[in-house]
Amino acid sequence: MAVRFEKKILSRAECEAAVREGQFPRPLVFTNGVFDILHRGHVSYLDEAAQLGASLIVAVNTDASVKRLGKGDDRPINTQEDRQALLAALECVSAVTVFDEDTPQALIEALKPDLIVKGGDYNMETLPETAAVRQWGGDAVAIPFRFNRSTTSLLKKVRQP
Ligand SMILES: Nc1ncnc2c1ncn2[C@@H]1O[C@H](COP(=O)(O)OP(=O)(O)OP(=O)(O)O)[C@@H](O)[C@H]1O
Ligand SMILES: O=P(O)(O)O[C@@H]1O[C@H]([C@H](O)CO)[C@@H](O)[C@H](O)[C@@H]1O
Repeated sequence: MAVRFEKKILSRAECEAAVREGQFPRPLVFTNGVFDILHRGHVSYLDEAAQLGASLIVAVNTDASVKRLGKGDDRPINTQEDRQALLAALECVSAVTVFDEDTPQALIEALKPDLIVKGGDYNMETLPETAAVRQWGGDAVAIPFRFNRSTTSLLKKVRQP
């Protein structure tokens, strides 16, 4: 018996090929992040993001990429494989993949999503990927927080003596 959501986890090459072959109904929504310890803020914004289109692809930073982000020497807590699995298990997520760069720009240019989404902690106008997606007529949206959660605050709570 297979774990059904595992088939949603695609390598970058598999994901790019699947999009090229039209396997994901459009409008295609794309989001990205570290998603180190999944929380209610993450899953809420992901479900809202999915409702903005017909498919939702989530790209997570590789462990090496996270290390360069400066979120903390001990980060990520969860490996890229585990972070991908938690996201793939979400009903609203169509596919999960990874990117190793500092930003998802190259992956976004390869997938050409119709909409890129972040949570409300971002101002999309400041992101280079916003200009990129608009070049092919797409758009960029930040979804306001419904729940004030963060991986960092959860880790702080767990580590309290
Ligand atoms: N409370 C929240 N509500 C909605 N979206 C969120 C929330 N926190 C983060 N996001 C979004 O989730 C995605 C992943 O962000 P990230 O993994 O940095 O979460 P985080 O909890 O802020 O983690 P960290 O504390 O390590 O920075 C991003 O698109 C971010 O905008
Ligand atoms: O989980 P985070 O910190 O929201 O993820 C980062 O998002 C950045 C954002 O998309 C602006 O480009 C991205 O550059 C970075 O690689 C992380 O995914």
